[in-house]
Amino acid sequence: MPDMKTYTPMIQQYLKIKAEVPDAFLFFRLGDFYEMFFDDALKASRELEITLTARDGGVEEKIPMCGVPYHSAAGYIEQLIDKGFKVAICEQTEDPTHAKGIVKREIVQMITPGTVMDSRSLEEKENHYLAAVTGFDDDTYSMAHLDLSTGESKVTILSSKDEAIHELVTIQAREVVLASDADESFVKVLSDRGIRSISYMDDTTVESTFSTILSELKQDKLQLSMARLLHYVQNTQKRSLDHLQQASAYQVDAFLRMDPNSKRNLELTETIRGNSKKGSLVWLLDETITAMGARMMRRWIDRPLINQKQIEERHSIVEVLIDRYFERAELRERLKEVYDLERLAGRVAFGNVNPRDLVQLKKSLQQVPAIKETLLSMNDQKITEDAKKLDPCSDIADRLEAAIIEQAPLVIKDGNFIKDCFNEELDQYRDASRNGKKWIAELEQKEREKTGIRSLKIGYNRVFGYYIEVTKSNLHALPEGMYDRKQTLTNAERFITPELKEKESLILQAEERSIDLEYSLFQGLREEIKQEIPRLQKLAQEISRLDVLQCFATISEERHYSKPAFNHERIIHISEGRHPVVEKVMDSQEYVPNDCQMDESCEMLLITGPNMSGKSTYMRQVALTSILAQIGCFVPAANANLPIFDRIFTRIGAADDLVSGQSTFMVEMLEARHAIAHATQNSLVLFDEIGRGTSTYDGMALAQAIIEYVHDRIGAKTLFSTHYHELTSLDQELSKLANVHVSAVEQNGHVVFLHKIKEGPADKSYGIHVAQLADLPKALIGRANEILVGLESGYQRIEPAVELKNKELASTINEEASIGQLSLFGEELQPKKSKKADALYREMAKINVMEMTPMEAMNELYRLQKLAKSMNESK
Ligand SMILES: Nc1ncnc2c1ncn2[C@@H]1O[C@H](COP(=O)(O)OP(=O)(O)OP(=O)(O)O)[C@@H](O)[C@H]1O
Repeated sequence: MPDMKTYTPMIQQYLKIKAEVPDAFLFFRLGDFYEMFFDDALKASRELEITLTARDGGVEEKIPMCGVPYHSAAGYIEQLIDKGFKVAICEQTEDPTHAKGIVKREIVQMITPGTVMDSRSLEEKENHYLAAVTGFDDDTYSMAHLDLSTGESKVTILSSKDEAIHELVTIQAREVVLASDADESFVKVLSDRGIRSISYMDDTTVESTFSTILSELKQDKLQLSMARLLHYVQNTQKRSLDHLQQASAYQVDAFLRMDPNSKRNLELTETIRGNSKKGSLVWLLDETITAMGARMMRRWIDRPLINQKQIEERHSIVEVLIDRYFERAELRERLKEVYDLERLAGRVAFGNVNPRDLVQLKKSLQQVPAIKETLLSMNDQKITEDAKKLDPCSDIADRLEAAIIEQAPLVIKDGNFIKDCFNEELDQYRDASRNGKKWIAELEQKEREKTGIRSLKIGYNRVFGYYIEVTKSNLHALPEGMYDRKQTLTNAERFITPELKEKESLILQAEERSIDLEYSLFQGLREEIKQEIPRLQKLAQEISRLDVLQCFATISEERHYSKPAFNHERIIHISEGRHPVVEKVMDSQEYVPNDCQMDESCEMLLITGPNMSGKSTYMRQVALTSILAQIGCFVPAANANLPIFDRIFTRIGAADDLVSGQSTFMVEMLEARHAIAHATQNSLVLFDEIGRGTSTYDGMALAQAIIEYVHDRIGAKTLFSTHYHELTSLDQELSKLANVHVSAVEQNGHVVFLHKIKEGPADKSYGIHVAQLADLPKALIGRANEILVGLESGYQRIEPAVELKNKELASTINEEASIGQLSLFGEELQPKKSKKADALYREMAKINVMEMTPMEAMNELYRLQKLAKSMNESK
């Protein structure tokens, strides 16, 4: 880097400011543009696809530069933030006309993925959380998070690094603030989990300005992370933290807990394939009307309740709302008129509220009395209690009604949004301006009469102000010297008179003053409302809750859900249960409902059945039913009596797990370990085909060991699906394990899936039937049947401890003397009994056709053929 002094003063200023924000794009204001230089310019031109130029900067080589117009900067900033970058806005902070030398510039705001407030970058139905984490010597962590756009702030203590990461993923933190000496592996894991925007802040002093926000936090550990977060917000936003709610502490185990993988497996917020919202539980439940309701519902799904009273309270309101169809319809209509109160309040405090926002705020508040009335008309004790608590904030609504016109503009600076009669002084200015304009209109008339020129008119432009215009053809009628000539146009002459100029200055002064006054009246109003933000936030919470509950009622009614009951005997009794999303996607008529019966004598269901028969769907439906029940919704079943689960674990193999690589198997084992380490008697565990990621005997041995461990030592309610038919005999030894299977029948040579859960193990020969239906060669099917018979009659070779890989196998074979003709299904193979043949035979015997999909069988055949060919070639 050349010596600083060789740069021009402006570039020196740029470099000095840029040094403050090495990890952000510096938008450096120059006239009507934000410019970027050096590396920022190179990177931004790529990311934003804008032209890269260069300018002289005092050094030999030109400096790379690119820029975006000030007026369209928001769109570019949004693009960068969406990509996880940060942007520092650097403005001129002194009037250039008063500047000596280079104009002063400062960073006025940092925009980061976690602090973005521009409504275009905020997804309506999602919270945007910024989080801060602090690690302690005892390996505990505290985590604070807040949503700047709504003011919600929370903090918790987590007992391990894993938990901290789970929590950050759960809240989908957009940005995480850490101490600068934070563990690098922590950052790496976050990045692997998709949280790439990391910032650093070491200051954790509890400042007096934080006292209200921190007042509820009694533990130092909690305060520390929240203070770190607040310092970061203060540093980047450089403005008030007034709208942040009092931070509340929460405990993760006060809710039903699910780790991020389990949630993903259950497709709560997005599908596994395609990561789309469509097909997820949130998509099914998306009947909230307000954006804040939608956000609250997502939070509820993330944290189902475990407190029976609270759950039942929600159910009883849902029940009343279902019954009261017309009132609910009325409620839904009213809610349509309620805007995003939470974010409107956020904007008031943040200072970026506009007149139209205030009209929306007013309209929203004006709905509250009618909402209240509708609720009261339901004549339900609990709903009446809740309704009475609703504060319509009428004083704020009235004040806004009196102040702001209905068709208010988006911008403040042009005025004309405060109503007449709101402020006397403003009325006077407006009178002056209106009278002045009237006077001018009258003057025009008078002058026309005086001169007899009918086309004479009085016009206005910004440069000359008011003028009298006479067309050239009429000039002869104008007495010489009557007006002062000001401007000559092609067809007309423009004149002024002292009287006109006098009026003009009165009008302009009045207009200017009224715009200034409107601005300050607006500021005043904003300040007034700012004082009321806690009331608005409370109202927003109550309305959001109501919205979610009406959404539950609407879905439950439409989809014929029933109210679940709870028991403390750890009994699962679901009759005619359905998978809520699969049912919605397919025609409901086609969905086959299934029961699930588990009590103290049955802790574990071992589920068998052919591929595609519906094992995973069944397991997921049990978990989703419990989640729906515990968030307060009714459930997709004719009847359900459930325990309240403390945790749900799911290990459900995704489709791509079929490629059984080491790492996938490792993930499977890690997830199993996680479940085993944390599940309690009150948990629900779903294990879908555990063990299929490794060789058959390994897999089966592990599956059995896991079943025994969970059965004997944990006692969690467990659904375990498997293709290892051998495991079905475990019911002889494990008293609390029961076999069920998903039934299928063969009709005219086709397997027909009935999707019906039945007692007992599945008929084991479906695998070969399915392979047959997939038109695998007859010889192969015949051979598979032979092997099957062999296996069934107890003929099993002891497998080598380490699976022989193709390559090793081929090389063993190649080293050997020749094996005449190798035919996979022919006669020669068995009698020759050479080592090579033996190895190949072992490979084939290992194939468990029963547990293969047709595709896997094809792949296996392909592999064996390749092997055989390679042996031929090497002869
Ligand atoms: N109860 C049901 N009623 C109607 N269709 C169902 C039912 N259960 C599952 N299905 C249908 O069957 C398909 C396969 O279900 P699922 O993936 O649960 O099978 P699986 O037995 O777990 O298969 P695999 O063993 O290959 O993983 C589902 O996508 C769904 O379309």
